[in-house]
Amino acid sequence: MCMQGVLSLQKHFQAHENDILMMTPPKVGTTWLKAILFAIVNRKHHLDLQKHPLLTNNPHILVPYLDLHLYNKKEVPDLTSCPSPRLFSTHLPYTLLPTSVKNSRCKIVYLYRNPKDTFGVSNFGPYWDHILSYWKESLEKPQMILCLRYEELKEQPTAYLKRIAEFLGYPFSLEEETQGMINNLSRLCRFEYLSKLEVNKSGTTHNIKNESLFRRGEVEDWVNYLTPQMSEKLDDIFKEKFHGTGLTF
Ligand SMILES: Nc1ncnc2c1ncn2[C@@H]1O[C@H](COP(=O)(O)OS(=O)(=O)O)[C@@H](OP(=O)(O)O)[C@H]1O
Repeated sequence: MCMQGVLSLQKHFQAHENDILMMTPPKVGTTWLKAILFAIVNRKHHLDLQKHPLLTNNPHILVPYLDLHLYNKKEVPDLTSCPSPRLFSTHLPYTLLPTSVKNSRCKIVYLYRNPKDTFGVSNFGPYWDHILSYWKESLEKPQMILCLRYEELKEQPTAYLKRIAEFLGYPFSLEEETQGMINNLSRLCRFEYLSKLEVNKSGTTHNIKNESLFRRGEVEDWVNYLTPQMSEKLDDIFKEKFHGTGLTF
């Protein structure tokens, strides 16, 4: 984690009441959630899905990271001209968020995933502390923080799109529902669709190859990488860390 960027963010970022923030540990489906939130919030501006910005822009361009990429520079970014509602993303744990976010009424969507499918070195602290920091806050402030699990989203994308839209204060109307809008947006954001677009197969975003953001997008792909012993050891650690919290994977 770049502490300079984090400190600068904490000092300068002023949350707006209608900001929408999405928080994720790395590799849990950030790219997917960015696509979903952008599609939900901006749907009235992009009714023609053949011309949707997701067809020509990687989701990380449409929903910028707050911390590293904006605040790492010497100058503090000017966010005043960002269209409203502002959509931002960060990998920071709750404890490191700017006070202006914690004190505001802006909505936070948090996504997590079976740790065995994200197994790797993270710059954002231990995985369990990250999840627990948001999980605990979401229990206290359910109207402000919505915690979602990648596996649930994958199983019922349309139902979750509807739920996310309601949580954000952008519910789908009956008319939109009957016209198949939720299904259409859900399909637009699917791994199978986004990963085949030229914009996501080539090029880089923030020095990361776009194609690496779309690896396999499957639940329990860890079985192809971890031995049963490794898996059991991790299960034991997670049982201990999440004991009594109600969190399961
Ligand atoms: N649309 C969509 N639907 C479902 N899953 C998706 C989607 N887009 C990306 N992915 C999968 O998300 C994993 C990458 O995680 P992140 O996007 O959080 O990576 S990053 O932190 O932004 O680098 C990575 O998971 P794995 O393939 O299991 O490694 C991606 O394949």
